[in-house]
Amino acid sequence: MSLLSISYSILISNSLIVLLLTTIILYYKWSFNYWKKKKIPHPKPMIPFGNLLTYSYTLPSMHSFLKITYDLMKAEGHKHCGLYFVSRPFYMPVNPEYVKAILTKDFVHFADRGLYYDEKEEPLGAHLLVLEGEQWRKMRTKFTPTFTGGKIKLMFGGLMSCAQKMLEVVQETDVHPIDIKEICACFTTDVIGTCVFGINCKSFDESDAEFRRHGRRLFKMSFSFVLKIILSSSFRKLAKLLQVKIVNAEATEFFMEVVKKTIKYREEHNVTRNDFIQLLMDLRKTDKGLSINEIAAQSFLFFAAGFETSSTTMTFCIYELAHNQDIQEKVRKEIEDVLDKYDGVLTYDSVLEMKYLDRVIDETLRKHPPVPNLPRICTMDYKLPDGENYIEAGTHIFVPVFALHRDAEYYPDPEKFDPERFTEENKSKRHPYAYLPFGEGPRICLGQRFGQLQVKIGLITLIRRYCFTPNSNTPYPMDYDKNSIFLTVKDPVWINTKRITT
Ligand code: HEM
Repeated sequence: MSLLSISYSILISNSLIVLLLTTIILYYKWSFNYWKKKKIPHPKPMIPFGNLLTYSYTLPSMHSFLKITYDLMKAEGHKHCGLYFVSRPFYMPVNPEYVKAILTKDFVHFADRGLYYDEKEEPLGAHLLVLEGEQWRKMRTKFTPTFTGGKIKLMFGGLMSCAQKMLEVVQETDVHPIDIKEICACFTTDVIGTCVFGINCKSFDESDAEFRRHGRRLFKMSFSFVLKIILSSSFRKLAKLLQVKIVNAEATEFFMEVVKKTIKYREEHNVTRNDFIQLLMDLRKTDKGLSINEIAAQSFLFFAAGFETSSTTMTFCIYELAHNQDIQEKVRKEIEDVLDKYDGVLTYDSVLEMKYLDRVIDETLRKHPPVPNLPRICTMDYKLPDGENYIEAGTHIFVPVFALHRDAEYYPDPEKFDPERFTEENKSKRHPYAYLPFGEGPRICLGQRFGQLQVKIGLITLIRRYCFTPNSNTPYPMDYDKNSIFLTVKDPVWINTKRITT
């Protein structure tokens, strides 16, 4: 090759690089004009990550990124703001009235979460959490009766036997300290196994029990997994074209098999039990349109949505009680006082009487909401409550739950663990949309009552018998897992336990 042709090729490739870079820069400049044109306040974006690196040189966790933005926007007097994730515009309400409009008042514009799913490629992925429009509404109507107080009460026995197993394990090992995160994870896995699938998961007996293993795998968050969720939800058509899968293939096969085998066995042997699968099977008798895939997908969601959230709530609660001995003593005294009236036996009704415990759990969920942001997508152009600005159909939204829960205007001294924030009097003084651990509006958590009951039973069982204190290896404040979409802890949570002998 002659010198001339080499220089010629270098010139062409350099020109192409310059052209490509110019196109990228122009594309970003055009994209970054979006919120400015809409006259919606926003932090200054930067190429190539938009706002993601506005406050630090490393990619932050989603909840801390939204909290910093929320605090800045609120300090500047804004009620809402726009954001850029890479080049994609996102909207975030700051004022609770705007949050209320999105979640409840103007729900018709925001009925969907905008999360990616592909029913054909991944039947287990088409569950209530991601379903949209009419398909979601029909499914929600079908499944709502499954979660009534009466139906949940029937599962009390199953919950109690899991709690008893947990207590035996803590008593047997009697190791000091214990990893409370692992104990709570095994307990909630057993609960979901028993109450959803009617199966004894043996999470405590076998270190590699299948349900526990799949639970670990499903929630083992990595940066690439979170990025996959964000990108596939932002570019849904492309994700469908590329047949992106969210649920781990082995977990899909496992849950499908469990559901199919359970249904087949019960139908063939005429077995009925007090669990969710039974309720879904009963539903199938009246609703012939309900397919096995649909049942499997919802059961899978009950596992996915119920396991990590309830397990981390219990973990955070024990962790806070270990650091707040006066509160721990007070809640233990209430448990004993109430149970004295029931001859020391824990019953469904006795649980409902424990009002201070309710406040302790409410405060745990305030300080450490397991779901720190609520995603929504605008499905029809929407005029904002200020009457001036619009959000366009297709805009992704994040309701910043964690930031609202740590806002000193609603919760003075927000880092302090203080259950008194949840007395009826104090609650009535606060905007109701400043507290959203279970979300709000028609898409509020369907399993709230069941989740609260299992957390309460687990906590009562442990607090009655054990006194908890912090271990020197327990960090305070808590280090959250940066890679998780849930608010959760990455490492074991070591807590010292002392058996109560009375
Ligand atoms: C302490 C425990 C729990 C917490 C903190 C929690 C929190 C949440 C949150 C924040 C949402 C989204 C709500 C929204 O977008 O407005 C949600 C949705 C959901 N949760 Fe829970 N959850 C818990 C336990 C459970 C359990 C045990 C189950 C089932 C057994 C469950 C089933 C669901 C379902 C089915 C949805 C989707 C509802 C829909 O889109 O229609 N959750 N949960």
